[in-house]
Amino acid sequence: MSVTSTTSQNSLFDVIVIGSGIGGLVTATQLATKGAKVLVLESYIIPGGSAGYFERQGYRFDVGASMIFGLGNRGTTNLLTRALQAVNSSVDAIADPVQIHYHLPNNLNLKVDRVYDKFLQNLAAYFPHEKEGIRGFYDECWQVFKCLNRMELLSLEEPRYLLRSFLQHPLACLGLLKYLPQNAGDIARRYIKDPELLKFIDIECYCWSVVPAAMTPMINAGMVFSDRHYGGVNYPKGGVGQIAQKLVEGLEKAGGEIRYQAKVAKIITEKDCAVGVQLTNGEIYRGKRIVSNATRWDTFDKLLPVDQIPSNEKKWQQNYKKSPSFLSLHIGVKESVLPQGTECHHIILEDWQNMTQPEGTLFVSIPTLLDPELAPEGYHIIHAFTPNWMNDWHGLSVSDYEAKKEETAWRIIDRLEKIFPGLDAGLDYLEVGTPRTHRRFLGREDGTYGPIPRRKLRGLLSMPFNRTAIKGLYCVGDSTFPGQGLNAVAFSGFACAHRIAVDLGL
Ligand SMILES: NC(=O)c1ccc[n+]([C@@H]2O[C@H](COP(=O)([O-])OP(=O)(O)OC[C@H]3O[C@@H](n4cnc5c(N)ncnc54)[C@H](O)[C@@H]3O)[C@@H](O)[C@H]2O)c1
Ligand SMILES: CC(C)=CCC/C(C)=C/C=C/C(C)=C/C=C/C(C)=C/C=C/C=C(C)/C=C/C=C(C)/C=C/C=C(\C)CCC=C(C)C
Repeated sequence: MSVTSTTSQNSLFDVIVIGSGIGGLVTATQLATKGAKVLVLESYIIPGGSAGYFERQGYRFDVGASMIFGLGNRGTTNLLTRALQAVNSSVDAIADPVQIHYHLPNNLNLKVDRVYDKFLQNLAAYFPHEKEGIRGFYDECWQVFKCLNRMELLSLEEPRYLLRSFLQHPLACLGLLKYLPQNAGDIARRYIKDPELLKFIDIECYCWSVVPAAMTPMINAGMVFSDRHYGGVNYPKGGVGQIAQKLVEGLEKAGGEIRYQAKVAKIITEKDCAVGVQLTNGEIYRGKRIVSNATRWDTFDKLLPVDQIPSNEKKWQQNYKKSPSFLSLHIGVKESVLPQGTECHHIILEDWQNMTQPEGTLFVSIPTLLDPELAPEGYHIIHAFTPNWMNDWHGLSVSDYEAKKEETAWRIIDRLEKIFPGLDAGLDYLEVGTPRTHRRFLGREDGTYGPIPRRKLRGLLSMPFNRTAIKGLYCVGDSTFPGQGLNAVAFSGFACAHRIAVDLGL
């Protein structure tokens, strides 16, 4: 055993964070800069979780997240920028001029321009009879964003913060209270009647919330549909992994510790209070507060006795289910494959009926268009991914698993050929990830992308905050308010750290 780990095991930490996803790292850095003694335990060999990376043959591939919100330089909603600033750090953010290039049924071929009015014009050109409705809906999304972007974003479980926010920004708070129980689809239907345009609003939501507009919380829609034109979508130079790496550097400078290949097997409780964790190798660490950045399913079904799941967690599981995982193709291609003027992010859907089906919506990200240094000279990265369920990958022999991967990958490459003719001939590298890959490397049950409502719920009202029914145990990340997205889990990190800092009297 190393000297560091013996020392760590004998110390009492203020806070132990299980997992170094962006949610966990924001919590850890915020607390370390407030003077807390923090230990992060990560099961993998590098930090970042879904916002991590891997390198093969001169390519640096992003594991998951690739369309990054929250790296803007103004307002209060740029939470990734703020989390980095808190540890005196930053990343070079490369502005993406187009959030998404949609390739949709009935030749709906549309670019979401960074400039708001240009986007509205592009959309109204397809639906001139709905020009007013389009502006009405997206302008209402801005109302949500303006409320959020005015105030400091901290723990909604801290009454003094709520009171202070209300006294400083009464109208913004009332605005947020109004939108908290609402979903984007209901608001869209007040302005828009054309069924095809409503389908477009569905995919606008689906491509980040993994549910249609009727089930997508309006607060989140307000964030995404406005911030893409305000702070914008920005790509961190050097790859998405830079964000986690810089947070770790900042954590260590602030006196915090991180250990890799440290998989937590169990959260230790004494008298119904979380007091420590035990790793798979038997090592025990004790802390005054324990934070789990694993999903709530992994936390309550695996790290704690399954027969003692608190009733509010059972209720949450009745309201939310695991979204599908993804089938991901990490591709290296010759630059000649990409037509002049290709955008970084694409959504491809041939038939509206298939939007929510496995392998229906195809997501494409080409980060080398913004940062060419992620691939060898003359080559690009194409990351193509599409929803896929773990059930389809269970119980296969090694050879059947490989054969199914290959067959699925070629179906996707055939679809990509329609916008990138010559892709097959220009292939230089191909690696396929399945739901099993996501489960293995991210430690997420069934490789899920995050929680989705089982039925239509009232906006964000049923999403739990950071505290749990177990004293001393907090959750952070995408199964915590306000849900998935790097900027969303960064919010959950700020909120979690704020609540713990108050609880510890820091
Ligand atoms: N997966 C994707 O394809 C994808 C794509 C786009 C965006 N995203 C977003 O990425 C965000 C995820 O952020 P997050 O902070 O919630 O979590 P995360 O899943 O990124 O990070 C969790 C971390 O905890 C570690 N971990 C899990 N169990 C552990 C254990 N028992 N012991 C030690 N370490 C353990 C994992 O290795 C991982 O590094 C979400 O918002 C998601 O929507 C994901
Ligand atoms: C005072 C009183 C009484 C009251 C008051 C009330 C209040 C204050 C309230 C508040 C609230 C709050 C703060 C809230 C917050 C929220 C937030 C922050 C939110 C956020 C969100 C975000 C999001 C959602 C994001 C997302 C994103 C994503 C998910 C993305 C993804 C992406 C993908 C997947 C993609 C891809 C694509 C391609 C490639 C094409």
